[in-house]
Amino acid sequence: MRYAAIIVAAGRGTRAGGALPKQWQPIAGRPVAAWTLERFAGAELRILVVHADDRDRAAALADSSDIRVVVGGASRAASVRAGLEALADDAPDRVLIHDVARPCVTSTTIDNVLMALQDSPGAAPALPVTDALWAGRDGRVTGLVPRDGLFRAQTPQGFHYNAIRDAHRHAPPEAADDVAVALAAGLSVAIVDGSEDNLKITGPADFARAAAILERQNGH
Ligand SMILES: Nc1ccn([C@@H]2O[C@H](COP(=O)(O)OP(=O)(O)OP(=O)(O)O)[C@@H](O)[C@H]2O)c(=O)n1
Ligand SMILES: C[C@](O)(CO)[C@H](O)COP(=O)(O)O
Repeated sequence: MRYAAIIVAAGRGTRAGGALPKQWQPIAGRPVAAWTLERFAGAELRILVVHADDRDRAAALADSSDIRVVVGGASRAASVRAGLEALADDAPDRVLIHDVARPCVTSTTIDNVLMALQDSPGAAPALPVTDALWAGRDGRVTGLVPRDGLFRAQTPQGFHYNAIRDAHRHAPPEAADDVAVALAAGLSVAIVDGSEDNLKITGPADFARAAAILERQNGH
């Protein structure tokens, strides 16, 4: 089954800070984006979606003929759509859409998504919420929120390519993830096991967390 990977990397990493957007900052000796790209080396084609200002940085990482650099958009959804349209002329059967900011994703998670796509038009990894949930305002708890049936979504979010391409063509630009786009188009999405290692580098403290996970995963 042919699958392509779209790695969305056109964000500016505002919450993470630093001299460069987070995806270009080094962890465990390499740029974040290099680690993430490597995790999807099993894909037939990898589309790296970047900000126009980062094309040169991305080209330096595109050291293989199966990596294509595409310019993204002003929202994550717009960047995903740019990646999907880049695949339209030679459509894959399946597509996995992944945040560049999640460099610690494992082959187990990727394989779980691919396997679930044998029986579902969509599949994505998630973790059940295990902490109590509160509502709060001005530093005070204002209520309790039931956690039953709630999950913390991760990526890669995988789909039958034609279905998600069509869904994104009609999606609102503010969709937080691709599962939201899929559900809006009436697609069924299976939940597969996520991993606490599959963190998204969001704030400054996440770089060290991700580096420690990568070093453990690589036996250092
Ligand atoms: N216009 C955008 C915005 C986000 N992303 C990507 O979507 C993923 C998840 O977004 P987030 O973690 O919020 O990254 P940033 O938008 O860069 O972070 P911030 O909100 O702190 O600026 C990231 O891999 C990011 O590069 C993208 O490709 N295009
Ligand atoms: C796509 C995502 O990683 C799933 O948890 C998340 O929605 C990205 O959120 P962000 O605010 O764009 O980082």
